[in-house]
Amino acid sequence: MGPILVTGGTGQLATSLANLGGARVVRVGRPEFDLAEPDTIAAVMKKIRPAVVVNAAAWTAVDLAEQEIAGAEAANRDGPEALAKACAQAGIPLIHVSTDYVFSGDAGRPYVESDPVTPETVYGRTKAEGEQAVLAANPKTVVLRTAWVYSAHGKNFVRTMINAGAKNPALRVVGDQHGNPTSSDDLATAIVAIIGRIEETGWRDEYAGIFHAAGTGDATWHGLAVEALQQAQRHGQAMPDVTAIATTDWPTPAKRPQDSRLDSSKLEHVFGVVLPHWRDSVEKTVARLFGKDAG
Ligand SMILES: NC(=O)C1=CN([C@@H]2O[C@H](COP(=O)(O)OP(=O)(O)OC[C@H]3O[C@@H](n4cnc5c(N)ncnc54)[C@H](O)[C@@H]3O)[C@@H](O)[C@H]2O)C=CC1
Repeated sequence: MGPILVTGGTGQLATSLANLGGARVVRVGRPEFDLAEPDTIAAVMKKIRPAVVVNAAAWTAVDLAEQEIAGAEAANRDGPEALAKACAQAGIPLIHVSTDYVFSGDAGRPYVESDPVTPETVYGRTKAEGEQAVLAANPKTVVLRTAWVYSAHGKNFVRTMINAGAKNPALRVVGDQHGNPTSSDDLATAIVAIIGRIEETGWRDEYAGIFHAAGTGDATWHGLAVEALQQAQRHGQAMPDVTAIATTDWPTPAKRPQDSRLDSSKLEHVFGVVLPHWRDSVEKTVARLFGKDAG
């Protein structure tokens, strides 16, 4: 089997894939591989000759994207399209990662893949356009929409809360946005299983398209913070007071969806993959942060 090319450098998902994927994973990042520099895409594809590509690179700075529109479009739409074209030329599958923020969050129920996208931010719009671009460019494309990604490495909400809780006796956290916290290790495990299935059966038409791939169970940011901080308390960190506040009390340049829960059952039907419950994965992640392996 040829290499699994993983884009995204030292990002959360790319790091989890490099840790879990074994010797087959070749991880590339900027400047060697830059989605905003199409020549680098072609050069890396030629050099690595992958059997499959996982695009874990993206412009993920949601608020900054509101100003840096061209950068977000290059990383989230145009670069992925060029990468998908290169995969089509090579005849190989592309697994491309997208986001719950393609939805506005006012459906009042978990979103399914057939729901129309309704992005309300530059990040959400560029990711939604990226999904369509990669699907059109390569018939062997699996788009995985995930959500609220955290890990023991990189920049994420769980680490931010634990660091803030170590310094402050009281925290205020948004309690009226709902979503599915997803461990990047769990998503990486799911991606490895999906690749395994594709290689076992050969490509099937039902693999092409969009799949929701988020952690089981839902939470608010406040609920996720409380769970992470309670786990940190088990490792000796003091528990701060955590007050739930309204979105309106925490204004951000980019509007967040109120309820972007994803229904991930299509992933189970087609690939037999279910991500673990977020509480179990937060427990493991926090244990790892405190230098213990929860297994
Ligand atoms: N972090 C989150 O909460 C969520 C992430 N996602 C999606 O999951 C995927 C993985 O996200 P994370 O690992 O959390 O992100 P991350 O921000 O940890 O990593 C993204 C990586 O992409 C790289 N990158 C940015 N622009 C690039 C460019 N022009 N060319 C090449 N590399 C570039 C960054 O340097 C970084 O290493 C992304 O597609 C993201 O949109 C979806 C929902 C939520």
